[in-house]
Amino acid sequence: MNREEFLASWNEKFRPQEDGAQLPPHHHHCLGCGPDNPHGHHLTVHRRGEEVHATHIFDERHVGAPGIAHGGAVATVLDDLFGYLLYLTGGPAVTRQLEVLYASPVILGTTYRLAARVLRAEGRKLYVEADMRDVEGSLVASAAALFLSVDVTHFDQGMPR
Ligand SMILES: CCCCCCCC(=O)SCCNC(=O)CCNC(=O)[C@H](O)C(C)(C)COP(=O)(O)OP(=O)(O)OC[C@H]1O[C@@H](n2cnc3c(N)ncnc32)[C@H](O)[C@@H]1OP(=O)(O)O
Repeated sequence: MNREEFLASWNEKFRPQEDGAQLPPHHHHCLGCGPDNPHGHHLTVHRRGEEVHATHIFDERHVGAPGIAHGGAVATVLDDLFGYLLYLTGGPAVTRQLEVLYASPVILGTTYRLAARVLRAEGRKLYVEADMRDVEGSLVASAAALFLSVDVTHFDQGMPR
């Protein structure tokens, strides 16, 4: 994706999103949510009140120990989910710090439910938390992160020159 395409999608991404709405992917090749990334998680995320929710099944592409999701893959999904809170807060930000607690193994081929919320905002700083639970409601992982808001020129650093 070039700079013009990325910026063109910006206003659409950060427009107000109704409760219950399916939120747009960060971009089409995003590792967490891009529908066109063959290695990606293809996360589908909805606004639920002041939270964002997703359901996810890890597969063989995400394997760590046999039959169990790689911890980095779990962190990817949690980090990407945090990126959806930005549609509720209204502007771009990036992960400055991410902490993940792995409470129990994440089993491939199993449905998990994820939810994320903003704890507080202080100037450019956005403190967020998320949890991932099995269908019975038991916690399998949780995360806390600090996002820092950036302006759109931040993303110029990755654009082709
Ligand atoms: C479009 C959205 C897509 C979302 C996709 C999903 C999420 C992602 O994967 S994002 C990708 C991964 N993250 C990145 O690539 C970010 C890389 N890091 C950076 O670019 C920079 O460090 C960046 C922009 C975050 C911050 O840089 P910079 O603005 O220079 O920060 P800096 O001035 O050091 O700190 C800003 C403030 O935060 C504070 N701060 C920094 N780190 C911490 C911390 N760990 N705890 C508390 N405060 C902190 C600083 O003290 C400072 O506070 P103040 O303004 O009061 O002095």
